[in-house]
Amino acid sequence: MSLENISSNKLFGGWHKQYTHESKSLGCAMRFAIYLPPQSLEQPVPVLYWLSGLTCTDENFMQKAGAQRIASELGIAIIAPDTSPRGDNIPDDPEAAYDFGLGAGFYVNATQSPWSQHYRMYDYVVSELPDLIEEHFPVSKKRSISGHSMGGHGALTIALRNPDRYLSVSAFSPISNPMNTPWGQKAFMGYLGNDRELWKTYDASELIKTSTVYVPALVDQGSEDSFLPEQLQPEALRLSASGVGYPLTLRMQEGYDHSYYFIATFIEDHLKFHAEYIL
Ligand SMILES: N[C@@H](CCC(=O)N[C@@H](CSC=O)C(=O)NCC(=O)O)C(=O)O
Repeated sequence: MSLENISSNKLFGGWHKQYTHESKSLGCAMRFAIYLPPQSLEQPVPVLYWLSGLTCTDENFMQKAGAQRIASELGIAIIAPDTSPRGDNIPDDPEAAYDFGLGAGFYVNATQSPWSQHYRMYDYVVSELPDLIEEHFPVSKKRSISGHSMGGHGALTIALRNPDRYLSVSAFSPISNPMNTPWGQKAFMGYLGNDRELWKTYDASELIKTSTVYVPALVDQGSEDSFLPEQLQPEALRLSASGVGYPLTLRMQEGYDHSYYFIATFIEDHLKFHAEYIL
């Protein structure tokens, strides 16, 4: 698989780079960003995959979260993919709404027409992207995964479904119980149809109930997040986790909202949490 480098910037002794490539899973050209810490010049380093939220590209996290300083200290690479397939031939929400279609792939494999041809972000993140990263960059197979909001939902569900592939998982303000909240219901109905058993396979609060192999999990939620009451439902996740004794640390952070200011405040905690498992 070939990659085209489209940007390169040195920071904290390492490198932020953007690449494009043709994705087999998604049937379109995709862009991702990578931060390679200075340690990667000497030896393969572990990787944190970051999944962003609605409306984001590979750039939001890399430009706003301030993760590179601590990733450089710890020696962890970070990969930030886009949040959906992109391009003129990719279908979008008929009303161009921000919560479905372009920028809103929800990290599922769509089963419904016309979405199923390209909207296969689950396969892209779980298999195609790690294969590409591990073929082309000085990284080890030690992987963790994190994300925000829609990407927090993606990180949790992907780790819960693939406990053999990830050593730890964390999330900021995740959509914790998407099948019972409006963003999730719209996305699941559109991408997956009305099969609620299939919905459960992409819902962290459902998946956690039946998990048997545990990936350590950290979740941060801001108490002043405007999406908290209607869209996020962290209590459903907490209840499901406590029901099976799942190792979940869920922290309510007083006064914080849904933005990247919140993520920037606690990203160091998350990187150090992952470092305990991948270093
Ligand atoms: N109405 C807003 C909604 C978009 C938004 O808030 N997106 C969040 C993620 S929300 C859940 O997945 C985000 O990360 N935005 C990008 C950023 O850099 O802050 C809108 O249309 O903006």
